Amino acid sequence: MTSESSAMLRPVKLSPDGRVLHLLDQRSLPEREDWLDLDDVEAVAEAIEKLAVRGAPAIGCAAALGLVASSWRFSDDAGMFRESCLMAFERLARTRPTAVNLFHAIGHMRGALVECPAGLTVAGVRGHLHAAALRYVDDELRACLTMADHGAPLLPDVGTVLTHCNTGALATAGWGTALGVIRRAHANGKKLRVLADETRPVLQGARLTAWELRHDGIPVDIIADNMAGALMARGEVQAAIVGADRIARNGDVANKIGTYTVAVLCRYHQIPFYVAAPWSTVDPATASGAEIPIEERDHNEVHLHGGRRMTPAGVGARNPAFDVTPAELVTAFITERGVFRPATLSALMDS
Ligand SMILES: CSC[C@H]1O[C@H](OP(=O)(O)O)[C@H](O)[C@@H]1O
Repeated sequence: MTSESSAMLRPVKLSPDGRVLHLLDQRSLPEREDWLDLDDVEAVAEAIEKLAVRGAPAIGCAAALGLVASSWRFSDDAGMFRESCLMAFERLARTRPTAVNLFHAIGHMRGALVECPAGLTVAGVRGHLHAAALRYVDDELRACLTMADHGAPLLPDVGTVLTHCNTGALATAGWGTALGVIRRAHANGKKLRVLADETRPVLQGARLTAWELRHDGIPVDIIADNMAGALMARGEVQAAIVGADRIARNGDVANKIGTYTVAVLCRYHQIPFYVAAPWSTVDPATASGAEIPIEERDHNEVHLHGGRRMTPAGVGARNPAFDVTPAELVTAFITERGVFRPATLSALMDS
């Protein structure tokens, strides 16, 4: 880790000339900090599919910046250049189905392409796309910093906060969503410990959240995903805060598998359950959680642990990467536009 804390880490970056996308390869963490330098849409798509970059806002940023880096390989003929951009959008849209941020980012870039002033050279169009991608990433970072200000007062002055998966700088343009709220609360002097669900099968909590919090000097204990209920029953959890990959019109939330379990346990134990997400995760076009596509990932993510098969040959596995938490189980949504009860958030989507 460079001298700066992980809070200000930017896991998805574009070279100043726009020709190379730099991705911190999250598959190597916490043992190694390996960076990928990508300049081809297929390589960017595969990095998203293989979770080299992951986290709803981060994959949106990777798609936007990756389009710019890839575009230097496209034709200098204006018509063919635009066609290549559209094909790149289609390829990136096929990477992962659940996080709406990916499609929000692609829509932003498609809009920039359409709004390009007529008569621009390919270099001019590419420059327009470059500026649009940088604006997108900066807006996402600003959203994380602003939602942290809104959310921090909700956390206890002293206590333990449970979180699930990784929602930090690694999952975003920087700072984080749910973990960003925890960061701001800690910086404001709250005496918090974090309980981080390891989050099987990819271990985003054990590998990534722990890595970020250790670098920030925020106390963290890793727990297996099946321990949360017992610790809540002992009164050892004062709040839970998670991220989101898509928030439907009625306030249902798609997030990492296991989030629904945490939400039900919180309701049973009367523990506040917060969802922190930028507005780019809100999806009015999806009516409810039942319509959110849930990614089913490679079953070997369940069979293998550290590259070693843990299960007998010949047995099957299921691997839904996300689940849906009904809006009624959410205490409040924390966004850059403010803190909202589920019903209020839905009404805002109608406005
Ligand atoms: C800041 S939201 C991150 C969100 O994305 C994660 O999923 P994945 O690691 O598979 O991309 C998880 O759902 C997090 O809550």
